[in-house]
Amino acid sequence: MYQLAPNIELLFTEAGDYHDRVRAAAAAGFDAVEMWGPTGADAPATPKDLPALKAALEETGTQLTAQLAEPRTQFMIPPWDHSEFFRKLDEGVQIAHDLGCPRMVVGSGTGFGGWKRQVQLDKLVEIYQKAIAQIDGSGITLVLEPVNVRVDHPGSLLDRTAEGVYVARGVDSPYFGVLYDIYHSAVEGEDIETELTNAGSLIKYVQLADAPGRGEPGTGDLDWPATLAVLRSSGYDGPIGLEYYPQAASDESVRYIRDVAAQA
Ligand SMILES: O=C(O)C(=O)CO
Repeated sequence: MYQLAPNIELLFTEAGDYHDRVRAAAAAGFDAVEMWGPTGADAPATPKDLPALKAALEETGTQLTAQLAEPRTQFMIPPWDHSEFFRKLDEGVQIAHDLGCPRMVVGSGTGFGGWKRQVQLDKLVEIYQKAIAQIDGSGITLVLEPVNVRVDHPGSLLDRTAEGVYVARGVDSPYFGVLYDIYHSAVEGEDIETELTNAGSLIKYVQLADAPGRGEPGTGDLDWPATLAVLRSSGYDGPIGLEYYPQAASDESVRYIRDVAAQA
């Protein structure tokens, strides 16, 4: 049985503010949620009401499993000047601590100015070794997310799971791993079993959506019982973020994947 964490940017939006989405997720029987950064999908320029969010998490006993190291622009490391990224990293860690969140999601950005791919991957290793040193002692794990470039993130550097694994091996820290997003991987045409076997214990968080379309499981082509069985046999037993754009009402959209996850 996997712990599922609805993404409150995309699910339970019917409830209103982020803190009410936490309450709605808890009322629907979830004990975990995930979110993007201190700003969110609703109003990218406006900070979330973090005290209200914290109160809702505590009142309902809900675990925040992951947050993006935002603002969202910082999920994308700029090509040249990385100082803003490192500054935001400290802010993100502070927020994660306040909200009791153990993981922060980080990305590659669009790469580093036309160098050979291998050089750019090694640059990512260097940046994240520095990031891990900077947040040493915080207890927060950074999870690096390869994202698909075919549909959602054209121009991003890191689109292959195996390259995320390469970077994680290079960073070589128990507080650094890969976020394996089943949707992004499927859109990239990857074979889940091959990727998970290669990644082993470096997968430190998982998200899902069906493909194509990025809706809830059951709206696309993926075989969910088989997919979660492969995930289970890879050894991953952590939470799974439900990061999809629901096509049905939120509480209906979760039904099928909950059934599958309960048996996985
Ligand atoms: O922005 C995206 O597509 C993500 O998957 C973030 O987690």
